[in-house]
Parts: sequence; C-alpha cells; structure tokens
Amino acid sequence: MPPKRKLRSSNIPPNAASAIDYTDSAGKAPNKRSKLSKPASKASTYGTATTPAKSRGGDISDDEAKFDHSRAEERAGIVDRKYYPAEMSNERCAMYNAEEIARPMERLNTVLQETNTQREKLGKQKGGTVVHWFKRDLRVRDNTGLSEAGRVAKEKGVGVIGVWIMSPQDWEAHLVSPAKCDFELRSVDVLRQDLAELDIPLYIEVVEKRKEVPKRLVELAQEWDAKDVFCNMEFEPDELRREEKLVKMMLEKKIKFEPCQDDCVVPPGNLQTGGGKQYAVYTPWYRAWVAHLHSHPDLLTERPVPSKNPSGFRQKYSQLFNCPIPDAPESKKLSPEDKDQLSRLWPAGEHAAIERLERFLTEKIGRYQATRNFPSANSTACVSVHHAAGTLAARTSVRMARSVNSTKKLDGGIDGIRSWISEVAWRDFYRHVLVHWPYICMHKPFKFEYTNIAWESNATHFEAWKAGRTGYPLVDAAMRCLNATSYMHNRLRMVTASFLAKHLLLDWRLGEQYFMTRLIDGDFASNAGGWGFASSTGVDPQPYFRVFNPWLQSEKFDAEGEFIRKWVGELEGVEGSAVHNPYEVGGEAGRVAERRGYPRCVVEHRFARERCLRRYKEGLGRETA
Ligand SMILES: Cc1cc2nc3c(=O)[nH]c(=O)nc-3n(C[C@H](O)[C@H](O)[C@H](O)COP(=O)(O)OP(=O)(O)OC[C@H]3O[C@@H](n4cnc5c(N)ncnc54)[C@H](O)[C@@H]3O)c2cc1C
Repeated sequence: MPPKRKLRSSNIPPNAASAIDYTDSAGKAPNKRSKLSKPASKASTYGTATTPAKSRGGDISDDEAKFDHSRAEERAGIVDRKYYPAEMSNERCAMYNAEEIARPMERLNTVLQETNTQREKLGKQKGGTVVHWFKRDLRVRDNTGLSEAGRVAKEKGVGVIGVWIMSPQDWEAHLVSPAKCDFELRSVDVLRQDLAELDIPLYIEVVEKRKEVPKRLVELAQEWDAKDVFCNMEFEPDELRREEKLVKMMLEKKIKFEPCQDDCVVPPGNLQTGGGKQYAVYTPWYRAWVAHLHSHPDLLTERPVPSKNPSGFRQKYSQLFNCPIPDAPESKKLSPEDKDQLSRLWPAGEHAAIERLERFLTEKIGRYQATRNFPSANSTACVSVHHAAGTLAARTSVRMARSVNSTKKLDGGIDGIRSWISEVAWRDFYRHVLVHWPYICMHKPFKFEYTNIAWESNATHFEAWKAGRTGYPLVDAAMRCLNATSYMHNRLRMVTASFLAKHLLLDWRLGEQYFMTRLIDGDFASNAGGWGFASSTGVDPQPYFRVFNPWLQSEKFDAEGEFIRKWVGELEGVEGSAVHNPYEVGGEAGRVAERRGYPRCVVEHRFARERCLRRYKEGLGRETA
C-alpha cells in the first residue's frame, strides 16, 4: 500500500514539552496509542564540468524504458512522479561515478566560472539595492550570503533587502513535515524582527509552484532595482540546477547573482584522497576535514552581521516591512494544540538556537562522549532542528564548541568536545557525499548494486512500525516518541531504521520518507546518510551481515527500561529487565503486557535475521540492472 504523503499532525502529549525533553523522566509520555492516519575555488574538485548532462526529459524516458522495477517503486509510492523522474538506472549511476555525466555542482561551478567576468562587471554597477534570498539560512548572525550582501551594500552606499519565498509545492515534493514547516514559519518571524532592527526589510511571498520561484525572484530583483543578489547554496540536485538557471536568468537582466558556500563548515569538493578522489569512508575523511580546518582557520571565522541600512531606506521601502507570515499550506497544517506544544518543545529562531547551544556547552558537552548513546540521558545538544533550518550555522556550532575546549585543535582536548565536533562533521560528510554522488537524491542507494534486493511488501508490518506496535519495546518506544515530538535520538534512529530494513525487510526508502514526513529536523543528506548506514546500502555503512538485535540494543542503551516505560504505556507496570522482551520472559511480565494490549512481535527475531542475510546476499549476487 502506498504511504500516504499528507499525514495528519502528530498527537503531541500535553506534557511532552517538559524541557525539550522527550526523555525527561519528570514528564510522563503519553500512554495512548498514536492516532496516526498514515501517517569554484582553487581547492575544489568541482571546478569544471565534464560531459554535459542529458536533459531531464531524456533521463526519464531512458530510465522508464529500461527499468521495470522503477514502475513498481512508483506504485509503492516511493517515487513521486508528480515531481521527480523515474528511479535512476544503475547504468546512469555508474556514469556519474565514471565522470561521464557532469554533477549539478560541477555544472553550477562551470556557469559561475564562465560568467565570472560579466558578473564582476555587473557587480560594479552603482546605486539600486542589494538582495539576499533566505532559504535554509534563517538567521542574521554568521550568515555568509547575508554578510556578503551587507558588505557590498555598504561599499556602494545602498541598502539590503531580504526576501523569503514559501513554495508549498517545494514542501510537498521534499516531504517536509508539518512540524518542520511550522518551525520554519516561526523562525521567519524571528528573522523578520531581527532584520527590521537593522532597517532591513524581509519581503515574504508565497509562490505555489516550485518551478516558478526563479522567475519571480528575478522579477522582484528588477522591481527593487537590485544590482546584486546573494544566497547560500543548497546541495540537492534540483536546488543546484535552479541556482545554475538563476545565474543565467539574472545575467540577462544585468544582475549579478552570487550563490555562496555557507551550509558546510568545509565546502564540498575541498577534501580529496591522496589519489584525488572523493572520500567514501568517514574516518579518513574526518582526518582530512580536521586538517583542512587547521590549515584554513578562516573557514571558522564568524561572518559579520550587516550594518544598518542607510537612513531613508525604511521610508522608501516601507511597503516591504511587516509582510505577514503566511499560514502553512493545508496539507502541512497542525492542530492548535500541536502547534502550541511544538513551539514549547522547539522554540524557533536563532536566539533560541544559541541559547540551546550555550546551555549544552555549559552543562552537558563534557559528558557527551560517555552518555551520547543513551536516549534517557538527555545528553545531546538537540540542535539538529536549528542546523536543518539554518537558524544555527554548523560553523558557529564548531567554533563555539572549540571555544570551550582546552585546545584550539578540533580533534584534541576534552573528549566530549572532540566527540561532539566529530558528530557535527558527519553532517558535512553526508553533504559532501550528496554533492559527489547526486544520484542518492534520485531514489538510489549509494551502493546502487543494492537496488536489486527483493524487499517484502507488507503494509501491516509497515503500519505497525510507523505506529510503534511491532512488539519490540525499544523500537516501539522510539517510533511513538518520533510521532509525538517530531524528534528521535540518534541511537534510536539507527535501531528503528535497521529494524525496518533488516527485520521487516521493507524497502529502506519507505522508512526514509516516513522519517522526513515526521522529523522536525528532517534533512535530506543526513537522513539519507543515516538510512544508508542502517540499511547497509549507503556510504560507509554498517556491513549488511551485522543485524542489530533490538533486545540487546535495548538492554545496552536503555538498561533500566526508562525510555521504554516512558513511551510504551502498556509496559509501565513491567518490572526489571523483563521490559525489554516481556513475552519471552513470560510470567507476570507477559501477563501485564497481554492484559494491557501490548502486541506480540510482528516478526520472529531469528527468522528475520536469517531472511535478511539470505535476501541481501541474493540481491547482491543478482545481476545489476
Ligand atoms: C536513520 C537516521 C536518520 C537521520 N535523519 C536525520 C535528519 O533527517 N536530520 C538530521 O539533522 N539528522 C539526522 N540523523 C542524524 C542524527 O540522528 C541527528 O542529527 C541527531 O540525532 C540530532 O540530535 P542532536 O542535535 O541532539 O545531535 P548531537 O548528538 O548533539 O550532534 C550535534 C549535531 O551534529 C549533527 N549530527 C549528529 N549526528 C549526526 C549524524 N549521524 N549524521 C549527520 N549529522 C549528525 C547534527 O547536526 C546534530 O545537531 C539521522 C540519523 C539516522 C541514523
């Protein structure tokens, strides 16, 4: 059965806002069942393009002709043909790897290089305005594109205009969760107020169709007599292609368009193996990341906030100030109760981000390495939502963490700090991977030969997983926590993802998409990276023959069963370690579970493990494509 895309809002328990603390033992989790419906620079490798890519239309028909299974995926709802071409073929993925197709980033960099002289000339035009287009960078502080816009405006003695465009179609195509949409809208409100203090207006507009955003942006830039338009790059293929198009469209109108590198601490393409290749394994990549930052300290320098706009600017552009914040599109609307709970759990905007980060750095980072894997310890920073919306730059996080360390070395000093910085680095790693292997954004696993695993098709199991009713207590607790708070601890993301792909043997993409529709920190690169790791189909994955045992994970990372009892109300009265597997232990534990309606295991562990090993092996052995 296809997963439904338009999910109802989560049923957030009234007490879930106890701190952020989905894990705070002071706050009890809901015992009710989830009521989900269905729910160009010198060092860059990406300086020049190789063979021009085929047109998109060409891609679609090629793939359709060759791959029957892509139609099956469409039927299963994995590939949404309203917005995307059919699943890419393995042959075409291999062409990317053989450098036979230019990557979207290479194409963008080529266009930027080819137009550099013209754009530089245009940038010298006097008068007018400078525009910064906000996307996933909803902050004033430490924002590269905005800072550059401010610098150029100051040099020219003109003002800056901010613009934020909401495209409901974009949110739909990207499966953005209602919680994340709400978080972005709340963050835009904070941003608008912060900019107003600098006499910078934030113009806000809804453009229904995603493909019309570039055209509208050009119109607005012309209307405001902008000579320069800045933004920060996003790394998904559609977004890079859109920026490529915008460079040309703006050029035709004599406007300099400048997409900046801001989202990663180290820009993608700057790290290469000794053989000049992109790293596909985290540990050596991380060593290179650290070394690069040590030798390029500017990458961690805070970008200056723009100065106040010149006097008279506010009067001249008064109609751009106080643009109303739009309502969320119908399909992304939350109930008033959920909205209220989410804003308590996840305060929006850059000030909330810095406050949360500072609290973590003062109170928790020292113990991070020792406690980060225990969901009940409430020991992680919970700033992924801010990294995802850009209310906090990853650069700011690394710099601030370094500032409380005993050394300036990113890989030295206090264990907790070193370890936390290395986690933030994972975010960069997955973005570098996405830029180099763009097909992971086209419904393919990084290890595209894993396309041929014969997944089960079992709607009952998928529904049980989504609702937290698999009969595996830790998995169920984690899924119920996600459904209620729009967040899940990293260890639990690994456990639940592994369970879906290996125990239930369901196509990992179903789980990847479900996470996106639920997570408040949903982020394509990190989510795909995490799912690839857990399902053993991704970059630097867990080997396929390592199948997490959910009970052992439970005993190890929730030894006292605190997290389970909080989220699985049926097991509240089960004492001791029986909570990890009440029916197996039997006796009173089993009776309590039975009486309170806790489900039995949807799939038997040993059977599931053996089936998984067999099926993965067969899938790998089968001829690709
Ligand atoms: C299956 C799966 C799906 C995931 N989906 C997402 C997602 O959609 N969005 C997302 O931001 N993260 C995702 N992650 C990564 C990770 O689980 C979250 O970033 C983390 O739980 C956020 O909590 P925190 O801010 O307290 O993290 P902390 O432990 O405090 O880490 C600090 C920051 O480092 C980054 N980070 C930490 N771990 C990872 C990681 N494994 N991969 C990438 N970045 C990391 C995040 O930006 C995080 O805020 C996923 C992981 C898995 C296994």
